[in-house]
Amino acid sequence: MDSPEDGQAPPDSSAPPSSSSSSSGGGEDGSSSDSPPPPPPPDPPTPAAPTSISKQSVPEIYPQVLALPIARRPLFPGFYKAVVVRNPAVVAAIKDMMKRGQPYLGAFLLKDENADSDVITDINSVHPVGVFAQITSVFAANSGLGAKEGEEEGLTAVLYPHRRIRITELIQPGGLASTAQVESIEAPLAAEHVDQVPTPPATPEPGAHEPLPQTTEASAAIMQTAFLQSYDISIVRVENLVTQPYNKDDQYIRAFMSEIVSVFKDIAQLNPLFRDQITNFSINQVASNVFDEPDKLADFAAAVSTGDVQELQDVLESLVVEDRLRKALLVLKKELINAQLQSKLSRDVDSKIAKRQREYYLMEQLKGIKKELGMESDGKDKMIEKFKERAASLKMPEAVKKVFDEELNKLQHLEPAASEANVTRNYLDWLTQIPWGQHSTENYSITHAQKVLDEDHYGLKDVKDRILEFLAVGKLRGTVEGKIICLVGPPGVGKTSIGKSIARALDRQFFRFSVGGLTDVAEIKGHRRTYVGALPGKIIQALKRVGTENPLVLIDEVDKIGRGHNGDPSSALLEMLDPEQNTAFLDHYMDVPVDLSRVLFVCTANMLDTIPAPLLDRMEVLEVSGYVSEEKARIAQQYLSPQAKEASGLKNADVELDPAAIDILIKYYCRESGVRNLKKHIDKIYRKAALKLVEDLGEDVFPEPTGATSSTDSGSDTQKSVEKQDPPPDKSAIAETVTPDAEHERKVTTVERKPMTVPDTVHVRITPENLKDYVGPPVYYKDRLYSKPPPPGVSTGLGYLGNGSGAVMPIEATLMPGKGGLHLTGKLGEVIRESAQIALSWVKSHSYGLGISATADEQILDHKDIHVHMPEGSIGKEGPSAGTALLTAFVSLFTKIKVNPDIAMTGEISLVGQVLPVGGLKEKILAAHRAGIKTIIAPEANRPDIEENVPESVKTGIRFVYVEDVREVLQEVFRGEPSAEKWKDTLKY
Ligand SMILES: Nc1ncnc2c1ncn2[C@@H]1O[C@H](COP(=O)(O)OP(=O)(O)OP(=O)(O)O)[C@@H](O)[C@H]1O
Repeated sequence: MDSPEDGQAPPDSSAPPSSSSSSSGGGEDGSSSDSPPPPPPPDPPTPAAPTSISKQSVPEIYPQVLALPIARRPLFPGFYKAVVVRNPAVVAAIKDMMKRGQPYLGAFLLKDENADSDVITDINSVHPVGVFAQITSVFAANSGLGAKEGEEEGLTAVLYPHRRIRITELIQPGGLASTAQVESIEAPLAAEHVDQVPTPPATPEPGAHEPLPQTTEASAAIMQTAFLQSYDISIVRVENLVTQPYNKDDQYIRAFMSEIVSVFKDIAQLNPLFRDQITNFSINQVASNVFDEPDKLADFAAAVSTGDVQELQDVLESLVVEDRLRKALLVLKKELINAQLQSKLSRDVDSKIAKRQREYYLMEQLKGIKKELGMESDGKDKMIEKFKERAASLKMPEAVKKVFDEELNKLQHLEPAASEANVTRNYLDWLTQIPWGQHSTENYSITHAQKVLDEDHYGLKDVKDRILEFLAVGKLRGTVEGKIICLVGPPGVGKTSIGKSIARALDRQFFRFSVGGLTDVAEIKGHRRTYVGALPGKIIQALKRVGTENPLVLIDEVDKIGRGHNGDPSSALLEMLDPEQNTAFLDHYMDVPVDLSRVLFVCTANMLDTIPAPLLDRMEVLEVSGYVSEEKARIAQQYLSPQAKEASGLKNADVELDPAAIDILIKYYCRESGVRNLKKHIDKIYRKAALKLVEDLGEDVFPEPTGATSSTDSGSDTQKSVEKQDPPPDKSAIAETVTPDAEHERKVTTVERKPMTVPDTVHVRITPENLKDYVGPPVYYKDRLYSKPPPPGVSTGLGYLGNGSGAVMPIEATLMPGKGGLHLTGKLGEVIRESAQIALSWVKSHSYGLGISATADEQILDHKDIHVHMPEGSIGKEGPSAGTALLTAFVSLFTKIKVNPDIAMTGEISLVGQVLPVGGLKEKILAAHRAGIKTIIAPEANRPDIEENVPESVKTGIRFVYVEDVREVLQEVFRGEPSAEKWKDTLKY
């Protein structure tokens, strides 16, 4: 729009009105019966102005005028409006009009909002009701009012509408539709513009027309504008429209007026721009009339609002004041609704911004307060600094470094209170605590290793030798990478502790975790970071804990790893252990590859059967078998007893556990293959001894170590404040105590304790006689289940228990009246029941040969039932290895020949009497050895196993008989029995 933007008064119309006291500033003629005379025309421009109009009165009758179409909104009497005219003919005509002192035209609103023309070619293109306006000033449109370069020379005319008129006839339509624009600008409401409304001169200027009688006046007026016909412009014939007379005091009119004023006020409150306009207007005298004159007020309301064009035109067209007021009120109300909406929107936006700003300021203040109080010195920066420092001390691989930088950058841009910041912080904490590139120097010294292993464990020669071999290879290769050791054996034989010893021998850090019953893959592979409370898996935790990349990680109970619902923990374990894969182990939480190849993995298991095959495949299995009684005694004397003595604070005391008492412990208290139970008993003995000692001597002998805990009281021999520089005594305990001082402040003092020196006068001996006082009555009363030779029907089997240890198992069979049934008790499994069936069937089928029945067809169990029981009924038994023992028990039962309890046997049998190989022989032999068995009958197929794998120490004192058939078993068991001699012939195939 190239018209003046704010309707500023044109430069040549700045003169104030000569008289502003007129009661109807710019009103229409005949507007009201009691209204003052019509408004005066504006002052003529100063003579210096390039275009000017001469001062004159506004003619009442002016029937023929130049018709100027106006775009977008109608003009209202009393309110200035600047228009831009570009049509050259119209421009020339206006200039001529000004020159001739006839600066009047009719302004009519174009019906089409988008139309743009300076001439009317069709009477229907404009609203017939418009205004009769005086051109108060003109100036070149291109001269400083925003006209663009190259545009057609135009003219800006400031119009002051005087009254309402209606077109009665288009007497000269404009030529071709002009391309020129007519831009209309709302007349400014500023006071000065209104001020420019000139007052009519008191007397007509010399040369001015005297009022003429109506017709004469009209024809004279037509004559006056005849010169316009030479221009290619639109000329219309018009008639004046007169507002119908009204009574100012009419209550409707007053009500409308006060309502309009109140709406004005409301809008002014909401819209500051509007308020400024009203204020400017109000200080003007003319304006005060506006609020007095109902017709003027209606026009004012319409002129200042941005209402609908048609509604505004309606206001213009209404000649009944009440009607005009109503329409103006409608327009104004819409303006109010607009303003209210605008204000609400702006308030909403404001409140949002204000809330955010408030939070920001409060946070800043909080930070400031915390800083002042020393509670937090910009924690985020400190933390970021800490992470950077940590990362700098590590040798992160490139890929990890990249992730670290990204996460750190993310943390920098997050609000510390945001939950994501917490996740990122934790992640960075983990990432910078993995010992990237940090490792301890390894010790491959064989002598050192030998020393360490012997220091910690008695015996276990095979295991120790294998470990030394392993170290020798490591020494030559410079690394022990790619090896997984698996220690297999019964409970309490030292698998875990030997793992610890290996770490000590190699000078590696040690970390242990158990996978027994583990079903959650996340324990090994970690949780994904998105979980609440997510953590990395065990191995990452291990690396963090030990702080080196090459620790020894002991994984306990690999044979008891569970099966997960989602994901298989054993395959996750494989991924972790497998040297082929673990160079880039991917933990779900860390999400960066971690090299585990430098970790030495040692696993422990009770048995190999349940270890997942792919895992077992990659392991180097070292069997750690149970101990025989002599070994147990040595371990107790050389290791367990001294350790327990020291642990009970009796290192320097004369307390002795007699070797004979240890033997009793082993024989009657702890018969299992490991030494854990024995260790427990020995620990118990020393603890009891300590209590006895303290009780006997009286507590006064031992000063209370924590009696005076204040740091000021350091006189006591037995305690020293840490402030003292003396090195702490060997293995002294560090105690933390709390002493309330005078001001009731909590004061923490750390004191050291020295082991007590037990007076020489005290001697404690634990002998077989007083052993009961320390460990209670024996668990086993007899050496064997049967102290005297058992009755016929009892044999001795050898079993292998689920925990990896062996046991001597007697089998009892009896006959009772019945119908030939077989009853089995002793918590026996399916396989063992079948073995009993097979054994019985074989005996039945060979009853004649065995001499049990007189004829081959005789029923041996005609009116009898057999009951088989295996004592220690609470322990479940399973497996086929009791076959030979069951068969022996049946033969003994039927032949009534007793079985020597010094003979134990193991072996699966087939229906035709073959003896098949069994497992767990080493542990079974160990159990037999402990039970004092003299002869073991084992399957021939197991011979190589026994001869090669079972240590000599375990086999000493036992005669082994290897058999392939049950007949050989019977020959051995019943050797020397006259009837058995016959079986050589009678039991042939
Ligand atoms: N040969 C030994 N010499 C000295 N002490 C031993 C020996 N064997 C076992 N011990 C001790 O016996 C205790 C139990 O051993 P450990 O816990 O290592 O058994 P384990 O074989 O790992 O048992 P589990 O299969 O139940 O885990 C330990 O205190 C250990 O020091």
